[in-house]
Amino acid sequence: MSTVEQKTNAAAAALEYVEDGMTLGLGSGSTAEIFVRLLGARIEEEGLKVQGLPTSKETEALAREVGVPLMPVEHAVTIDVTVDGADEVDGRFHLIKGGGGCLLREKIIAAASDRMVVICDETKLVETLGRFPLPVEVDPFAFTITAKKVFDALRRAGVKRPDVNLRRRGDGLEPFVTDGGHYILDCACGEIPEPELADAELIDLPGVIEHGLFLDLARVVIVGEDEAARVMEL
Ligand SMILES: O=C(CO)[C@H](O)[C@H](O)COP(=O)(O)O
Repeated sequence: MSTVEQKTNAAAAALEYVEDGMTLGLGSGSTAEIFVRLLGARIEEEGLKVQGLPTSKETEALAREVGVPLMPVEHAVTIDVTVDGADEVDGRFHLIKGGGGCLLREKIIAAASDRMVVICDETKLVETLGRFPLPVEVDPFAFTITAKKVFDALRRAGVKRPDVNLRRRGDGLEPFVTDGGHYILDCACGEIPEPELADAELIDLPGVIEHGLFLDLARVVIVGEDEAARVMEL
C-alpha cells in the first residue's frame, strides 16, 4: 500500500475534528493538500460552514479551487483547529516541519490554534528527531554569516556534525525563496539529541527568522495506515 493511501486515511480522519463555524488553519504539503480537497468536498456535500487560513500561497490557491472559504489573514486572531502535515514526528509529538518551505507561516498559524492536528503517513514517525534535515528560515542578507552561527548553535545543542546548506530551487541555480521572501538553510543533523536546547540556541540568532522544530504545538497526531488511521492525542 502506498503512502498516498496512508496520507488519505490520515486526512479523512482529521475531518472528525472539524465542526460547523470553525476557523481552520490549513497546512501545506501533500498530506495537507489531501485534507483541503476532502474539506472542500465536505463543504460542497454537507454545506459545512468554516473559514480557512492557509499557510502558503499554494494552499491558498488550492482552497480557492476546491471551494473552501478563506478568512482574510489580517482579520485572524484565534484559530480553532489547524490541520497540517510534518516531516518527522517523535513520541512526544515534537515535529520537524518545513520540507515544503512554509515553516514560518505554519508555525504562526499552529501557535495561534487551540488545537494542532498533525496528519502523516507511517514513514514520518521517528524515535529521535533529525534524520530529516532541519529547515531554518533566514534573512537573505549576509546569510553565510547566519549559516555559520546556525552551525555553531547546533554544535552547542549537541549535534555532532551539522551540515548546513542553502536550499536551492529545482533548477539548482537560484536560492529557494519562501512566501515571506526569506532563504532556507537545510541543516542535516543525523540526530537532534535535545530539541529544546536546539530551539533555544537557534531562535535568538540574528538573521534567523524561524526554524522547523515545532515543540509542544501538536495535540493530536493521526498516522495513516494501510486500511485506517491511528489517532493519538496528548
Ligand atoms: O512542513 C511542511 C511544509 O513546509 C509539510 O507539512 C511537510 O513537509 C510534510 O509534507 P508532506 O505532507 O508532503 O509529506
